[in-house]
Amino acid sequence: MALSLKDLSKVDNAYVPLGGRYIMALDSGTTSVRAVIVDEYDCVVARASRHIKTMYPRSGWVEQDPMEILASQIAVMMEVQFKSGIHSDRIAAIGITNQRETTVVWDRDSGQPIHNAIVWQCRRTADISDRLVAEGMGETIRRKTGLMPDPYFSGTKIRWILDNVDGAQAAVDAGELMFGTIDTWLIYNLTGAAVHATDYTNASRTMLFNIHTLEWDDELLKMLDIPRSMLPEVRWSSDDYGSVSNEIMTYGPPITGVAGDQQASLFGHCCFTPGCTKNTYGTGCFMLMNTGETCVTSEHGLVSTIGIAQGGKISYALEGSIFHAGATIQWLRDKLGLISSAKDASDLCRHLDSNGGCYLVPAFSGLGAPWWDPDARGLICGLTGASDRATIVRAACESMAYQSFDVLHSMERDAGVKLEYLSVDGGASQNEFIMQFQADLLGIPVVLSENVETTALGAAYLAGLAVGYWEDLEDLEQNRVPGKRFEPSASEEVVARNLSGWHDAVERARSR
Ligand SMILES: Nc1ncnc2c1ncn2[C@@H]1O[C@H](COP(=O)(O)OP(=O)(O)O)[C@@H](O)[C@H]1O
Ligand SMILES: O=P(O)(O)OC[C@H](O)CO
Repeated sequence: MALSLKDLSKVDNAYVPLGGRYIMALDSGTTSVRAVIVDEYDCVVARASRHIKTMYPRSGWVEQDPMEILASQIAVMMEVQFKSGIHSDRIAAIGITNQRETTVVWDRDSGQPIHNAIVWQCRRTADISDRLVAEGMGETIRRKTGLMPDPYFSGTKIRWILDNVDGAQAAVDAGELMFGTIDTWLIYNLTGAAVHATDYTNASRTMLFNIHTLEWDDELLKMLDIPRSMLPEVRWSSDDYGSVSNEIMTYGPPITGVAGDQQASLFGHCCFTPGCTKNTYGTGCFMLMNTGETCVTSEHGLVSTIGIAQGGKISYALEGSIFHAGATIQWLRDKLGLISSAKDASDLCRHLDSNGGCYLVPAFSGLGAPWWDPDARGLICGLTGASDRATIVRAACESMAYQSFDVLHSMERDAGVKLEYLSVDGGASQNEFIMQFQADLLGIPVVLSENVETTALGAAYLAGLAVGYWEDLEDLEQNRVPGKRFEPSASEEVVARNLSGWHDAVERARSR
């Protein structure tokens, strides 16, 4: 039998590109937007990225400019083609993945946003979600959406824009406004305003979508007085989302994959079966466990969400959302000037053999899972005369692992399973100190993704499956290679002391 190109492509030092066709994935994250080109063996052939500016106009408020997100996304799409020499005629399909919940409202005629994007971390709508709780809507929201009333989700953000932008309510009543999360905003503009759509995973984060009937829910829309006319159509994650306009890419490849970034990462990790769990350490930190066809209701502060919407089948997921993970490292850099780059954080942590009793709770805009406390605020405690900048940097890095511990602890109790290992990815997973500390806290191995672009890869998979670039899930699993593994090695006594110090600090952050 003749050897196939597939066999030859696996020979060391002899990369054999196959078929000459590729998938492009766009990953529009909170910290940066990226474009990557991958081949059918998951090899990232080229990548380009741009930092996105975040604005904090008031305490707890977080905004980004939708035009900057769009322009930067298009810029990296062009750059990655230029870098790789792979142009639009060789792109079989495009997948889009995005920071979720972040809300854009724009004018149907001009296409111009009527306000900055309100970012998922923003707490400005806490009073609207408090009102929903006071009106007794909490249980309905939970039952229909899997979420709890919280400013995190898009619904209250839309309401705020309609209430606070001059003329917005009248314009929406006249059918002149459109809403979208970042995926929808990108799709709309990349297709030359031809397609106003989102996918089930992104819709499930709006607090307006019924995750059981898979439809926008009239009762929830009425609760926030949001008209259907402004909402996008909801499609599967592997589906037809139109083609990129020729103005942006000459041969206009089809957009056939769309998913929220945490669900794309779940898919990129090949977490296709119930119990399979991943944790992504990006701007925030998000742990998702696939619960299959069962939508598990959390008793311990997690949300239920649509995890995978592909192949005509929905898999639900339990999710623990942590609002500040890598963002804390950016704060050390930008606001305190303690480090000049995130990489410094890795170097500094190694210089200390313990945290010296110092803890940092990054409740900059309250705490997410499992506490859901919008009033908590950040603190650093346990400082002594011996504390220095390394102490604070280490406390910031450790905080990602402690928060993940709390989420995993809740998840195991909700799902009634004990994890054997945790698959991880995201920018901050490059910090080996954090990964080792995480394995020590959890008492199970932490396994890095071999491919640092797991989220983008998930979007690429979804797009590729839709056009037959990959045949099926088995095809995807075959390419999967686990990366570095961190084994737990700390003593039980040290772990118990650290956790007790952390939980004491969390209590203080919550008892303002
Ligand atoms: N070595 C590191 N140690 C700690 N945090 C890091 C490190 N490298 C990157 N980060 C953090 O990771 C985040 C970027 O990760 P990324 O997955 O690109 O985020 P996003 O998808 O949210 O844009 C930033 O907040 C950054 O501070
Ligand atoms: O920007 P990330 O990667 O931290 O992800 C943001 C989440 O999607 C918010 O829910």
